[in-house]
Amino acid sequence: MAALGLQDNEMRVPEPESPKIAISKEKLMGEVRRTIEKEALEGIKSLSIVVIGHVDAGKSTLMGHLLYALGRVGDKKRIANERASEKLGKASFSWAWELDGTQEERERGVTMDVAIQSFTTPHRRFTVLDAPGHRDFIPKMISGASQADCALLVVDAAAGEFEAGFDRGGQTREHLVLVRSLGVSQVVVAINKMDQVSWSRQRYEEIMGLLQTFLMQTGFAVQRIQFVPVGAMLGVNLVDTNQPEAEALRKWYSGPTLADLLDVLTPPPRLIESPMRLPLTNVFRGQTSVASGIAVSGRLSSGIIQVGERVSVLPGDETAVIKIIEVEEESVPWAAAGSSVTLYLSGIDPVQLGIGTVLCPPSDPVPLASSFVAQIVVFDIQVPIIAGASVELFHHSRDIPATVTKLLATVERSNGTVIKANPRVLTKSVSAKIQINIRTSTMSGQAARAMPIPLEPFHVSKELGRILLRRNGETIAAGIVLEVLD
Ligand SMILES: Nc1nc2c(ncn2[C@@H]2O[C@H](COP(=O)(O)OP(=O)(O)OP(=O)(O)O)[C@@H](O)[C@H]2O)c(=O)[nH]1
Repeated sequence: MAALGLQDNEMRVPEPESPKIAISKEKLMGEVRRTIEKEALEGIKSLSIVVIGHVDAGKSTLMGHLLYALGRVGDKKRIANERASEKLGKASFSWAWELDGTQEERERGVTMDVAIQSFTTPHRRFTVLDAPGHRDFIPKMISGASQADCALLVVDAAAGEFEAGFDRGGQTREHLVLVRSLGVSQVVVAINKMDQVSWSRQRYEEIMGLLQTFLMQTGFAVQRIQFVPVGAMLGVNLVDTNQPEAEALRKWYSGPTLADLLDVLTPPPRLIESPMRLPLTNVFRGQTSVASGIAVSGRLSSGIIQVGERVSVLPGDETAVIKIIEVEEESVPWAAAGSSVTLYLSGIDPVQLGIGTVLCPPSDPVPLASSFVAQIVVFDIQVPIIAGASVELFHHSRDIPATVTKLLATVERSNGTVIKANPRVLTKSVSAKIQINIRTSTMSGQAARAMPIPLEPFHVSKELGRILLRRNGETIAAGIVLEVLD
């Protein structure tokens, strides 16, 4: 609780309030549909985008400069960032400051948490998740990717630098495999630091060729991959190529800018008719001009919510009442699937809330699982997976210890047909059905009964039905939940 910055008097659970819903669910659904149709007519669509890539590829610089070029960050803020970063001897990171918000990030010049920002292009409204590139922060990146509709991959064009990120063990490769495994199917690749290679067309095409092959092997459809040469630091080809430094690029490139490519990305269907699901990615003490108290945020993966509604908080038996809904820092009466929201809740003890908690309607709860069957694809691993193997299970923004209890069968990846029942081991590249049990250990290291987690089969919820398995800091498999057992 101290971590949440809550005062003593705020730790007491407020009396549950009776929900004060403004309009009936049916009327609200009508209003949501009309709003979405109006937005579609205006041609404006919402998407969330995760920015990925090897450490130091220039992700934060690119986003910082893009936000400025699109008018999202004013000159005053830019100059303040420039001065402050110079003071710390990190002038080259000034653009990244817009996203790398914490003192430690600024001093180290490394992104550690997923920064959330928003910006608009003429036809798209984006929520940006700027994920950390450093290896140690992969779990944060998974959390960012599990909320994303599309990815912006930033690679460093400089000699040797692209290769360092792309070789085995590099994060360019690892991030792409992870985002694809988490359901992201569209990617824009910004080939950055083109100033470092004298805006060479040959280098651009070389990198494009290598990445195109790998992206297709990873499962991205060719029509859902776009490339663009940029110079993030100088702001070249983010929204235009008018900079004097861009002359060499203009000689051979007259294609779309980065903003042009982002402006035509395809938004996913908004599942407003499905039961409401809100997996939480943050819990904090919130403050607005009209209220303060316990606040939570995340992206609504399906359904609609409105102020006054009572929601179930899973895992656990508690419910809470939605006091305030904020979208892009504005208070709104309702929100629908696809929106990133902040909610102020009442009638709930904050200890019941955490990253990975799921809010849903009391009448239609998410099943709680401590054991389930999954179909997985094994990554390029050296040590095979055997029954009894301890793993770290990543589900949405949560990571918990788990055990691969049974290897049920190796299967055909495309249709799940059994190739071999009860295999002894799973080696690299095979697809398999396995049983996974969630594990908690007591102080003495003995396994105890696990706290179940909210999980849904993939055919019910794509977002809550995907998992990743990691072992010793390495991602060993990705998969989907087939069946909740217990
Ligand atoms: N020459 C040149 N340097 C750049 C360019 N873009 C970024 N840089 C530099 O590359 C370094 C890393 O940039 P960041 O934006 O912090 O990289 P990042 O990918 O966000 O790094 P992590 O968040 O730590 O993974 C900084 O020194 C930037 O100034 C560019 O277009 N040209």
